[in-house]
Amino acid sequence: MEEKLPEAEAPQRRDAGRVLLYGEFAAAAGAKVRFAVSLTDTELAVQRVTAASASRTRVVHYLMDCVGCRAFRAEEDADPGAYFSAYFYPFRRRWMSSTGGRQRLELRFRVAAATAARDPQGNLREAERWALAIREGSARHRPHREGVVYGEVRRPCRLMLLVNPHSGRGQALCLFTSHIQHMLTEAGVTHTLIVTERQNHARELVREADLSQWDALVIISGDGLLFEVVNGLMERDDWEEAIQTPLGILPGGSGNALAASIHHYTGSPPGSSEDLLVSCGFLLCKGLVSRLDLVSVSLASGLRLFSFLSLAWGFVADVDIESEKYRYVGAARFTVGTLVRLASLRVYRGRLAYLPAEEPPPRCGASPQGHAPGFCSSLFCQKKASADQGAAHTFRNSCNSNNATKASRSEAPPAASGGPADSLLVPLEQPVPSHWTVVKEEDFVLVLAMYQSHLAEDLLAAPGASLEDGVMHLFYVKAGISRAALLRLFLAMEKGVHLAAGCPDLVYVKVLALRLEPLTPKGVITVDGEVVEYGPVQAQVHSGLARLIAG
Ligand SMILES: Nc1ncnc2c1ncn2[C@@H]1O[C@H](COP(=O)(O)OP(=O)(O)OP(=O)(O)O)[C@@H](O)[C@H]1O
Repeated sequence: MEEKLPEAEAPQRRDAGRVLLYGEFAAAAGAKVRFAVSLTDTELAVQRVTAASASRTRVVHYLMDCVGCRAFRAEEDADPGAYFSAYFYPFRRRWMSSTGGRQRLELRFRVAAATAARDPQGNLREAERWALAIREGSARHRPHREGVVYGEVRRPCRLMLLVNPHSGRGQALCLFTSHIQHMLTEAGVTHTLIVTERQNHARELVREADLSQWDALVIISGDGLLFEVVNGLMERDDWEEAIQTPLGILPGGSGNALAASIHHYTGSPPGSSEDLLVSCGFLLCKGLVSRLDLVSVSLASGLRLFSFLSLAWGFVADVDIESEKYRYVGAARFTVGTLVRLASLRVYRGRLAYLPAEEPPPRCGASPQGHAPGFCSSLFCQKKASADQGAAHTFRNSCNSNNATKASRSEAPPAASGGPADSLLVPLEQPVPSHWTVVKEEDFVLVLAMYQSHLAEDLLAAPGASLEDGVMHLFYVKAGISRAALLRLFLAMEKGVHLAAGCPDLVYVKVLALRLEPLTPKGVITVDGEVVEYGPVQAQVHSGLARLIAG
C-alpha cells in the first residue's frame, strides 16, 4: 500500500520506527534525478531529492507487501555501479470499483558512492547490504490474521510445483510462466516444475516422493489436483509426518474454490481470476503456513478419502459435473450449468443425519423441531439394537471431550488403514448413534457440506468458514423450493448473503460428522469436485490435520 506524505526529509519517523538504512541513489546510470531512500523496520520510503519542496513527495512502500530484493552488477562492464531491486505487490483498488488486486512494483536503485565510484565491488557490497536488510524486513512482515497460529515455509525453500496442463481452460502452464515464475524468482524461491501427464500422476508422485527433498508441495490447477496430492500423502505409511508438508494452491482451474477461500480469508475484496492468481502467488512467496481441516469420507465400498473442500449431492454435484462441457468459458461454466439444471430441476430422495457441532446432543426421543428423534424408523435403524451398544460406546468416548468444540485429531487411536481414526463414526451398515440428528425430510434438491468459504471463485457458500474451524458447514435445500427461489439463493451466494435471505427451504447447520444415504437409484456425489462412487457415504472432520500456505 502506498502512502503519500507531504513532507519528510528527516530520516526519522515516529510511527515507522528507527531508520535502519539511509542513502541517496539514482535509478539508473547517468540519471540526473536522485532519491533519498530510507529503510525502517516496516517500510521503505522514497523521496525525490530536489530544491523545489513541491516535488518532494515522499512515497512509502510497506515491507508487508514486499516479496524480495536482490543486488546485482550493472550490465555494462564499463559501469562501476551496482543495483538493488525490491519487489512489491501492493493492493490497489480499481478506479470507481470496490474490487482490486495486488499489482507488481519494482523499485530499482543504483549504488555508486562518490568515494567508491570506481570500486565496483564496494558498490555491490553496499547494494547487497540494502537487499539483505529489505529481505529480512519483508520476511518479518507478512499479512496475517489475529488469533491464527502460523508456521512458515523453511528458507531457502524448494517447492515441488505440480501443474495440470488441462485444468481450467488448459492455460495453467501459461499462467505459471506469465504470472508466477518471476514472482518466485523475485522471492528467491527455487522450484521444480512437474507437468502432470495423466489423472493420478500427482497422487502417485507424492505417495512415492522423498519428502525430505521438498519444503512445500504446490499445485497450479483446480482443486482436483490438490485432492490427489492430499490423498497421495494420506496413503503413505508415514502419513502422519507426510501430511505436515506445507501445501500450496495457485488457481489454474475453473472453480478454484480453495484459492478463492484463501484470498477471502485475507480480508481482500474479490477481484478477477488474475487478481486471485497474483494474490495466491504473493502468499506463496510470503510463506506463512496455517493449519487446514481435512474431512475423512468413507464410502460403502470401504474406500476412505480425505477431503479439504466439500461433499456434495444433488443440484450442486450435478452442476459441477454436467458443466464440464462448458469448461471453455472458464469460471462462468457454473453459471451456465446452474441455469441449465434449474430448467430441469430434480428432486433427490435420501436420508441425512449429522452430529451437530454446537448444540448439545439431543436426548433419545427428544426431537428438535423439524427433525426426527435420534433413532428413527428408517434405514439408519436396521440394526438398532446391536449398534446401540457398540456405536454409542464408541461415540460417547469421543463426544464427551469434543462435541462442542472440534473433532479431535490427537486423541483418536490410529486407524489400521492409515490416517486418523474416525472416532465419531460407526460402520456404514450400522445405524447412526442415538444422539445424532436425523433429518425428517427425505426429499432434497441439494445436500452440500462445505469446510471452506467458497464453492467456486464467485460463490461464497459458507461465509463463516475458516481454514481450521473444525466443523463442516452443512447446507441442505428441501424439495418444494421453486426455481425462482433457488436461483435467488445462488445469486445471493455470490455475495455470501444467502443465509440472510430467509429462505424456508434452506437449512444450515455446523456439524462434526454426517451420513448421507441416497435412495434415488442414480446420481452423483462429489468430494472436492471429484466424482466418487454413488451410494451411502459418511464423513468426519479432523481439525487442522494438514498445513496450507495462506495468509
Ligand atoms: N495431465 C492430466 N491429464 C488428465 N487429467 C489430469 C491430468 N492431471 C490431473 N488430472 C485430473 O484432472 C482432473 C481435474 O483437475 P483439476 O480439478 O485440477 O482441474 P479443473 O477440473 O479444471 O479445475 P476446477 O475443478 O477448478 O474446474 C482431476 O481429476 C485430476 O486428477
